[in-house]
Amino acid sequence: MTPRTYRTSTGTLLAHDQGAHVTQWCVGDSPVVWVSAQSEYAEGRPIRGGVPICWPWFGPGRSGDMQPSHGFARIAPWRLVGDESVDGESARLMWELTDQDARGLPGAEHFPHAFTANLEVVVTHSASISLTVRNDDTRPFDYEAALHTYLHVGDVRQTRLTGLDGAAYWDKVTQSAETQHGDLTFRGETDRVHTSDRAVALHDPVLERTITIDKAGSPTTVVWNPWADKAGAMSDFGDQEWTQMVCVEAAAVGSDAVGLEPGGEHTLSTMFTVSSLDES
Ligand SMILES: O=P(O)(O)OC[C@H]1O[C@H](O)[C@H](O)[C@@H](O)[C@@H]1O
Repeated sequence: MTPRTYRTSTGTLLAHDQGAHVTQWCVGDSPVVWVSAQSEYAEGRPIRGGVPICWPWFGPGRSGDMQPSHGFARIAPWRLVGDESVDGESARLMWELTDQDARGLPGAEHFPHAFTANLEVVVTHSASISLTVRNDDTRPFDYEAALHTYLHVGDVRQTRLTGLDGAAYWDKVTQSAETQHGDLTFRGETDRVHTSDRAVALHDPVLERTITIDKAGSPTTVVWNPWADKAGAMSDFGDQEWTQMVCVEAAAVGSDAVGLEPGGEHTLSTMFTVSSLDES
């Protein structure tokens, strides 16, 4: 699979049509998005890193037994639509996926509805990614969604995520309901589904930068790092790579899944801005 490559005055964007998947975004020469050196780039296989689109379910779904993990959108053949607009300072791309495109994909039979999904990426000095889903059916449907962004960090054990203080979360590692107190720091395997629609910021003293993550249409923020053992067990994850990534995902999952009436649409979006380290 060959990526589409766009260079602007502020950086570089790489994206694959499979999954409408941003696989790299660099500001200048510095990668903001992380992708594993071990990732497969094979038809029908998820890419490990970048910004996978999880849809119409997240992980094993609300029933706990859905396959493939994170739904079929991330392995689907999205179509680039409209004009790619690339000028000196910005790049804008839009992909589309309908129920017709998804027909026959593994798991598509579990979502038997007429839909149109669009994924828009706009890169300037910041990067924004928006997933809009429209219900083209005659009956209501609901779905889970996540923009499963893998962010590049110097050392996850030294990074700090602010903006979730007071948020309730489901801890998938300990299988318990918790509340975040203060900043989120990383001390072991982390897999948390926070009920929060607020912006967060990832402070990275090693790379001396802060990545601000704004979002809209997203009542859930998922934070994930597999840590050493889980990463070691994954064939598409280098043994030491877990130290250099963390996923901060704008999502709408579980009881915050999106419900759409016929003709209705919803947009889930996230925006990343990089600045020099903000110690606050
Ligand atoms: O291995 P994948 O299917 O890409 O999932 C990777 C991870 O995605 C999310 O962050 C989930 O919360 C995790 O439970 C899951 O392990």
